[in-house]
Amino acid sequence: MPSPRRNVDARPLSASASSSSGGPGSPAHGGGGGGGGGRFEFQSLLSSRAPGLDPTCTRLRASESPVHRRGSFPLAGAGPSQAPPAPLPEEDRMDLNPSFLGIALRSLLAIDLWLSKKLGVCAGESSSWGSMRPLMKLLEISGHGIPWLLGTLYCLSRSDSWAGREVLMNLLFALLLDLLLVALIKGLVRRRRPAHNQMDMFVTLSVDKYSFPSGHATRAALVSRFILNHLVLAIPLRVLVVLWAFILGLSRVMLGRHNVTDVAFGFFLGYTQYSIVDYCWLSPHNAPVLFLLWNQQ
Ligand SMILES: CC(C)=CCC/C(C)=C/CC/C(C)=C/COP(=O)(O)O
Repeated sequence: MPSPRRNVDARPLSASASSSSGGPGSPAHGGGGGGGGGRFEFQSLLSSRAPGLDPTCTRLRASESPVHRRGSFPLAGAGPSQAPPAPLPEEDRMDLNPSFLGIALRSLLAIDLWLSKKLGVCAGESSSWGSMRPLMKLLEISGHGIPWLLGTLYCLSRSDSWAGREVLMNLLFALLLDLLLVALIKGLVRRRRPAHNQMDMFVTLSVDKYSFPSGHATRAALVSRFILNHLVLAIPLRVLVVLWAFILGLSRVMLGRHNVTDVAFGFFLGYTQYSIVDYCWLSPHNAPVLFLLWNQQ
């Protein structure tokens, strides 16, 4: 038999609880006197914690978790003198019952951190491949925004053909778009750089304290796709361009600057950015002002 106190608690909260002869909320329906009492208490506590919550949904969600199913047994068997255990807050219940996507993401993150730490062999001078660090830093400069911007501006100023100017103008647009998008995403995501990274990078922006996505990786993918599409190059040079992009991305993880996912997403973003640039291709037809302005200089 449920204790009188429990009946008093349950009655105003569940209409079915008022039925004393086998209704859905009655002790008999709950699978025995103690069980029914436990169920009443469970319902009443849930309802009182979240008044706007549909008790049916809450009960279903709670019962999906084996932890909660197990948790309800002591309550069902508890004697009248035992106080029922306090229910977990809603957020904790969610944690105990994570979705498949949640588990997959956490696993991916764990693999990412583990792999990035393993690959960070040039993170410091005393690291296992520490002697390669100067070479990695040279690669870092080859993918930095400043040389690419200054180089493009210089070539633009020296270009004497309309076709060359058009390509360079679009490369400039691509580089600026890349800086903007990377800064925006870094500022939104705010993922810290790996703990083993030494912050000794050549000229950075304030958002570059964050690591997702890798700006070098986006630039590498964007620029290499741009070059492959707009420069006529012999096959060995084309292979070299792709290799440069790949090694630059890898060097970010080896230097300890980034986790693998920062670089992988960076490649994806850079590749996509090229598609945007190609779609919005600037030409004397659709942006005459830009080209005339440049010509006057
Ligand atoms: C026009 C303008 C705002 C130029 C800024 C160029 C600049 C300082 C770019 C920063 C490049 C950089 C250090 C990116 C960080 O790359 P991660 O691969 O470490 O994300």
